[in-house]
Amino acid sequence: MTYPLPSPDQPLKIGTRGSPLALWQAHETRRSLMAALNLPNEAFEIVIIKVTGDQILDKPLKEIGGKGLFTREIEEALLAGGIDIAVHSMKDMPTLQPEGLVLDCYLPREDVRDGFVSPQHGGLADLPQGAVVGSSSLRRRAQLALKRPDLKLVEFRGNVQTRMKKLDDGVAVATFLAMAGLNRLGMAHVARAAIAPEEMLPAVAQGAIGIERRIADARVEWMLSQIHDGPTGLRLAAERNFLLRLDGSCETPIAGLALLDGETLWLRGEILRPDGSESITGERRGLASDGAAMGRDLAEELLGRAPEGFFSWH
Ligand SMILES: NCc1[nH]cc(CCC(=O)O)c1CC(=O)O
Repeated sequence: MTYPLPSPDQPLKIGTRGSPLALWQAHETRRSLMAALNLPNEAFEIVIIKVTGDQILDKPLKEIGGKGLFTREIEEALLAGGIDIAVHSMKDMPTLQPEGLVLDCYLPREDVRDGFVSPQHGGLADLPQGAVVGSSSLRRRAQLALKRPDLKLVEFRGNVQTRMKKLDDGVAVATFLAMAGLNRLGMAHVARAAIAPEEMLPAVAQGAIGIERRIADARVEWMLSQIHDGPTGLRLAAERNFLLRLDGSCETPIAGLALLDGETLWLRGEILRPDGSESITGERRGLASDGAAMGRDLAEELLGRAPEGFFSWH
């Protein structure tokens, strides 16, 4: 079966948010498809879609509420045919997609670690007692509170530039940003240190870009199969099934990371009380092809070990 390829007359429409990082990811997807299918730039069109999460910047995400604040409008455009594929940061993606859509194509994963960003301090251990740290990620806030109960946490939202401005203005002395985003934007220098997963386990799917499509679109399915990164797929299957079984999202204090060593997959997971007063961790090792079952199994173990009331987000 051969499919008609996109062309300057009939370009493939790539839907994305308008943030600098989202645009970089959409362009990277275009570059991958151009190389894999030997097509010119003009065979693709990048379509920017406004999403709720980008329009409300003065509230913590958990107050705006609802899942898919960064994805709903994009998925609606995909279902309606206004775009042909949608590019996402997998870390922000709900574990389940709407009826009719599939999200199983991933580009090679970037650095999974969190970066420590501070004008004055070299690392977490250098922060003085009671220092003010900015983060709006429930996971990072809980992990920090567990490690350093003395720190004062303040909400910090917005893109890299607005967060750096807040540090300059003295709203906080340090913050955390995914190394993946900083690397992609050529801003790795703002991170004073990359934090080892042993010290701060990253969010599920951190550093991975996913490309969503309509389930019935066999042509796009074939095109995406030409750029899919298998190892990233195996790792995300384990991590996202862990998150799914915990009924978690990017707005729950859950961390998870799978690493591959040949055929062996090593999955680590962590669930925390939102206030950081307690953390439960566990791990699994097994065949890479069993990642989804390992993710579910690890989630069940941690659920079984969690005391009553641990999951206050439920
Ligand atoms: N929730 C926001 C978000 N979604 C993806 C990234 C970074 C890039 C990635 O992890 O792929 C970020 C910013 C951050 O956490 O610093």
